Amino acid sequence: MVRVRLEGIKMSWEDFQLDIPHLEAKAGEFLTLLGPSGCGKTTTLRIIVGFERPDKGAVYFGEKLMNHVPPYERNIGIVFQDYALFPHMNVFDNIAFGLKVRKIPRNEIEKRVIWALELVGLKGFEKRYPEQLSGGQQQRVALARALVIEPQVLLLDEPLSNLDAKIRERLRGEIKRIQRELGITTIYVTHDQEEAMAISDRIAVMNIGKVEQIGTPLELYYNPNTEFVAQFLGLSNILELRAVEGKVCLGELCFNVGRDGKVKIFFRPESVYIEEGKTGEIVSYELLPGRIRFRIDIEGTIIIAERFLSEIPFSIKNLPKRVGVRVKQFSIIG
Ligand SMILES: Nc1ncnc2c1ncn2[C@@H]1O[C@H](COP(=O)(O)OP(=O)(O)OP(=O)(O)O)[C@@H](O)[C@H]1O
Repeated sequence: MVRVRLEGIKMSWEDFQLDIPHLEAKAGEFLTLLGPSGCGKTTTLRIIVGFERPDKGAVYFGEKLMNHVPPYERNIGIVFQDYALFPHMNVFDNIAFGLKVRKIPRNEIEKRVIWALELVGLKGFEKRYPEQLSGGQQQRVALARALVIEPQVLLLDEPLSNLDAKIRERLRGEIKRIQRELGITTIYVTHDQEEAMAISDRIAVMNIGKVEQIGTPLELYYNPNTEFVAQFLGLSNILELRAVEGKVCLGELCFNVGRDGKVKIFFRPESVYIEEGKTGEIVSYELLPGRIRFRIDIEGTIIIAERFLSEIPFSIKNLPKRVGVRVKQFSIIG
């Protein structure tokens, strides 16, 4: 297990600057780089691999400076979005490739390939060719190939993007299980917030070449530092209000903020509770599987509330025009 650390990284092209003063994946940690297309996730991975040389800054594995270590000597397992298997080689040879290059003895190769195949649930598939495998199976082979060299770091760049939703969910669970089992330091790139929340120990949210916030999925979800992080991780309510004597109110809906002046109150739709009362007017609602999402107008501001159907004190067929609104968990942005 090794800690991966980036210090003072700067890299720029004509229309893009990557600027990461400090970022680290702790030893054995599953760290995800999450952000929209073009924010610099892949570039960051490429710097860690050594495919890209930053204009400034350093990459460390543990205490070892890696800047001048070539990619093939960094002992990294990589899985890409497009599997990148060798089409003319069967599954065994695809997985064995990295070991052959390293001149590992034949019987040792066989042992390790079988171990890797079992790890990814593909024992018995040794003789198949990539074209005889589903996308999900091909990605399992790619994962086995990355792990068979016993890398000190595992990097995955959008590995599930080409797969359909059901397989994506299953495979992400397996990636997590394998990562835990091996305790390997893992850096995962995705633009899918649900995937990031499900799989990561910590998430670094990136935006336009910078890390906006890093934290556990729950820290980021309920205590975002910026509006961007709030919105990127899911539906958000953000109210800009003026606090007087430590309190801000939107109509009857009040928050104790312990300071005065302008504040940005943030809360998730599921932190909003609906009860009998007159706080706001239901403008519209939407049925989701097992849940209901309301848009409620309070003094001209729309609040989104989401509850399980069993939690609201009235029947859907007989919704009142006005309801009481309470917010159980909120934070202040900025
Ligand atoms: N070799 C290069 N030359 C010039 N610009 C580049 C190069 N590589 C990347 N970029 C630019 O750097 C920016 C970040 O790209 P990067 O691939 O790291 O983003 P990303 O967050 O991984 O996006 P995506 O999710 O779309 O892959 C983009 O604006 C891209 O056009």
